[in-house]
Amino acid sequence: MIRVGIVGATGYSGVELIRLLAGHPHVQVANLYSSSAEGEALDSVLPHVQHVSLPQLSAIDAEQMSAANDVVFLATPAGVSAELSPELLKRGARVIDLSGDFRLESGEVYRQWYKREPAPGEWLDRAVYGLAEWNAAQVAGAQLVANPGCYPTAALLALIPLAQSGWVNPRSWIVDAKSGVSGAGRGVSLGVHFSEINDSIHAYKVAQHQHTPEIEQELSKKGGVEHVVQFTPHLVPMTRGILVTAYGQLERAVTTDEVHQLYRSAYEGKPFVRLRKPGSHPRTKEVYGSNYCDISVHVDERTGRVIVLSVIDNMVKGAAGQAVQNMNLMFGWPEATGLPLVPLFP
Ligand SMILES: NC(=O)C1=CN([C@@H]2O[C@H](COP(=O)(O)OP(=O)(O)OC[C@H]3O[C@@H](n4cnc5c(N)ncnc54)[C@H](OP(=O)(O)O)[C@@H]3O)[C@@H](O)[C@H]2O)C=CC1
Ligand SMILES: CC(=O)N[C@@H](CCC(=O)OP(=O)(O)O)C(=O)O
Repeated sequence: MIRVGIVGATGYSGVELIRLLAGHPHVQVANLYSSSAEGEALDSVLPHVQHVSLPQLSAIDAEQMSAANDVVFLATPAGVSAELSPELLKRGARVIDLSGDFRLESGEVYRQWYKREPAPGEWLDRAVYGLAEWNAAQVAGAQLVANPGCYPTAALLALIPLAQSGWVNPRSWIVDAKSGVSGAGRGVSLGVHFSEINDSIHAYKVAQHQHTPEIEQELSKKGGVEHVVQFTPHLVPMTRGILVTAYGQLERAVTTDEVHQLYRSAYEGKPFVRLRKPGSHPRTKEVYGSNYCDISVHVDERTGRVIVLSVIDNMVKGAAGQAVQNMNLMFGWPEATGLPLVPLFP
C-alpha cells in the first residue's frame, strides 16, 4: 500500500479523489490537508463521506507532507501549487497537480492567461503533462505531473489523431465546449447561482479562456507544427459533464470511415477512450461518474469539414479520475486500477 495525501480535500476534485481512492487496492488515503478546516473531520464539512475511514484534516506543512506521503495530490485553486509544489519537490515528494499551474511550458504564457505569477521555470521544465493516453511513458518516470484541464482533456483526446495526420489545416480548429457547473468548483458566486443559470445557457471567456494555450501547446507538440484553436466554453445547467464539438477544415478529401480508422489505430488498447460508431452522438450521461472519454467522428463532404464529438465527466476524466490514472502509471500498476468501469446511468 502507498500513502496518499490530498490537499484541497474539501473541494469537488479533492473529494472526488477520495471517492475513487477509497476503492483502490494499493492505496491508503493517509493524509488530508486543508487551509480552512484544520483539525476537523471531513464529514463535518461533507457529510456524504461519513463512514468512510479517513484521517482528520491537517494543516499544510511541506516538511510533514513530504515525509508522510508517497504521493501528494493538489486539488487547489490556481496559484497554490506554483508555491507549494516546489517546496514538496525539493524534499523529494511526488506530486500530481490538478490545477493549471504546471501545464503551460512557458511562464510568460501562464502570466498572460492566468493573470498571476507562474511557478519557477526550473520546476515548470520538470513537469510532465499528464494526458495519460499520449504521455504514459513520461508520466511513469515523473516526479511532478501536471494533470490536464477538463476542457483540454476532452479537446485533445478528440483532436490529437487528426493533428498528427496532417489532413486538417492546423490553423482552422474551432472547439465549442459545454460544461456542467461542477467544473467551476464548490465556491459560491453569482456565476453559479441556481436561479441565474438554470433554464439557461451562455458562453463565457470568449477568446480569453485559460485553456486555449493549453490545447494549442499540446496539439502543436503532438502535431509537429503550430496549431491555432478558437475555443469557446459554455456553461450548461447540469452538474457534471463536458461535451466538445470540434471542427477542422480538411486539406484533403477523406471519408468518415477513414477518419474513424485513424482513431481506431490511435486509441487501440487505451482503456478509457471509447470510439463510438462513425456518425453517432455521444452524450455526457453515457460517461457520468466514469473515467471514459467517448469520441465519434463525422466528415461533412459538403463543407469539407471534419467534426469530432467527445464527452467526459469533468470531475473524473477531467480531474480526479485522470489523476488516479496518472498515479497508476507512476507506480507501475495497470492504468485502470481502482477506476470504475461502468458509468452511472441514467
Ligand atoms: N472541478 C473540475 O471539474 C475541475 C477542476 N480542476 C482544477 O482542480 C483544482 C480544484 O478545483 P475544484 O475542486 O473544482 O475547486 P474547489 O473550489 O471545489 O476546491 C478547491 C479547494 O482548495 C482548497 N484551497 C483554497 N484555497 C487554498 C489555499 N490558499 N491553499 C490551500 N488550499 C486551498 C480549499 O479547501 P480548504 O478550504 O479545505 O483548504 C478548496 O476546497 C482547480 O485548480 C481547478 O481548476 C481541473 C479540472 C476539472
Ligand atoms: C465550468 C467552469 O467554470 N469551468 C472552469 C474549468 C476549471 C479548470 O479546469 O481550470 P484550471 O485550468 O484552472 O484547472 C473554467 O472554465 O474556468
